[in-house]
Amino acid sequence: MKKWIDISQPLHNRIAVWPGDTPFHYEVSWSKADSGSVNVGKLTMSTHTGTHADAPFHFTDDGQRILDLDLERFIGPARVVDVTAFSVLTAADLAGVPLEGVTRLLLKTRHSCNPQEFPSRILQLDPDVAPFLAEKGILLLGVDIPSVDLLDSKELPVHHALLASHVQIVENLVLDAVEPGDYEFIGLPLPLQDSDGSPIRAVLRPL
Ligand SMILES: N[C@@H](CC(=O)c1ccccc1NC=O)C(=O)O
Ligand SMILES: [Zn+2]
Ligand SMILES: [Zn+2]
Repeated sequence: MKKWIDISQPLHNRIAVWPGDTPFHYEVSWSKADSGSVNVGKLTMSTHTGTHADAPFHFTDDGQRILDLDLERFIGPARVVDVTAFSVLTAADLAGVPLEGVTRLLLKTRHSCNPQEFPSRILQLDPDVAPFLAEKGILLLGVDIPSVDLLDSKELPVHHALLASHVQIVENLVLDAVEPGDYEFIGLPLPLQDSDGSPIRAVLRPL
């Protein structure tokens, strides 16, 4: 059996966050020395820091929350496709990519990512990708960038198009060391009842 590959950004105090968002902070708030018994940590973070899933509530007030999401989407086969050659990606571009039978698509949009640096430019996805993916039977789209929309977008057309097409969004994957191909994927959100997003521990195992 092949080994699982971690495709998650390590969460630590120097991880990059969305400009202006809550910095990630972990500290031991109660030390073994103080308590005489245990170290206990305290965590402060945004729900969109590191490798994470978006809930529809992130961009629609009446949208589903993290705990409402179907776990089946977050476990199962996935295809990794290299789109590093594109700065704009449309449905027409994806028409040349074999996607028959694919239910989860992970797009490798850059050769390397430094999770401690917020990117200045990212791939521009065309909203027409969403209905195209849904038509192929894709349930989840994962990207190795902080957003499926452009960084300065306020309307978030790609987020909305993916929601309309029932495609789950996963962002900030680490695909640097991952070859294009077919894998088993697991990336479960935490059971955050009311949340608009959740960190996930995303892993792949070659099929
Ligand atoms: N759409 C991005 C996040 C995002 O837009 C964002 C995240 C944290 C703080 C502010 C954000 N957007 C503000 O306009 C995402 O889904 O991760
Ligand atoms: Zn997000
Ligand atoms: Zn998002």
